[in-house]
Amino acid sequence: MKRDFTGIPIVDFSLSHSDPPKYYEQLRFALEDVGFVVFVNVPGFEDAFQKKLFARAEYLFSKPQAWKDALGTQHLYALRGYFRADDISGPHKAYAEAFRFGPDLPVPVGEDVPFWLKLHQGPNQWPDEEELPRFRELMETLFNRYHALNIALNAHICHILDIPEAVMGSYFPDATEFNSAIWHYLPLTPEIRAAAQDGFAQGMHEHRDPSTFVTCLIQSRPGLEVQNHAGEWVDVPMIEGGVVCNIGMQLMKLTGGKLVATTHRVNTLKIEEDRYTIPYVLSTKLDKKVAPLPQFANGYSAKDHAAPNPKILKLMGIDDPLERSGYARLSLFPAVGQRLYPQEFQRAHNLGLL
Ligand SMILES: O=C(O)CCC(=O)C(=O)O
Ligand SMILES: [Fe+2]
Repeated sequence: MKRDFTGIPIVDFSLSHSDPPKYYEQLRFALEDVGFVVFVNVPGFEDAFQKKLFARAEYLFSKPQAWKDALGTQHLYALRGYFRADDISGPHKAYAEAFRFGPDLPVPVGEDVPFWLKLHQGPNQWPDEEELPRFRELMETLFNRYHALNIALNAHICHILDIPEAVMGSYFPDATEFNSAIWHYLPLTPEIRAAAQDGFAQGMHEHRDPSTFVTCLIQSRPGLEVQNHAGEWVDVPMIEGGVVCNIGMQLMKLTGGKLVATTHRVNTLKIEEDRYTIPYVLSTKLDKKVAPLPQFANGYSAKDHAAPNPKILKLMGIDDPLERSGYARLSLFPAVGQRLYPQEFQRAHNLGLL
């Protein structure tokens, strides 16, 4: 049985050097039983740097709607650039807008490019340097720092799992690929409060990160909730200068459930003022199938925990890793996915993935 939790562990990243036994004891509980951790003292993620990023994010989203739409996701199948999730009706309406980034790869050409490849590849839509001075430079600095954090954290995870770093390394492409976004969660209004159901107003739907080993995120305010093994929602604390990291379903699968990917959501009922977040994921090889490593394949590691959402289970059951990656992205970004890929979205819906 997984040990349950009523709070998200806060772990001092500098202990990895100064007191490794203490660090690994805390990290083990966070990754095996909770699936989430808030790191403090991560090099490069000082509060002043994060505040600078959030100020730029605020400025970006304060631009006129037409300016933002000119950089909209509708211009590229790769889901890069700006979109809103609050201008639709139905179950995928969410009180948020976002700007998405990914690996800067050329648009794939050809008659029959599959949707998962179109969704993966394309250039980013950077705002004009004069309109948003040094924005790109700042974001690329952040991406480099996130990359360094992921490399360090992957080594720590290998230590916990007692596996060679090369085993984990074999899942990552030679050239670094990543996915990132800046989210702007709109503050609570009386109308949103009136429309809330079961204590929830949708900033982001409940999910487990479907295609990742680890997701890292910086946040300007609280609003993120994690489901514990009793099914209760637990707040992720807002720690200035902190970095939230969580386990994705692919790493859970690789470890036969030893590391747990927990369900989470963004609850607008908790968001009194505009909230900005910047998640980052170091991408694994799109075409590499993930199955439990032999030492975790006996089911012993899985331990009981709150059952995953059936939609996620269906998604993880798709055999072809490439198709799975495409559907994973549609399921994570339903508001824009249904506009860019209506047919595939409908198919995903029929398959019970959405
Ligand atoms: O923005 C947040 O707080 C959560 C983001 C998230 O869960 C994700 O990007 O998968
Ligand atoms: Fe997530």
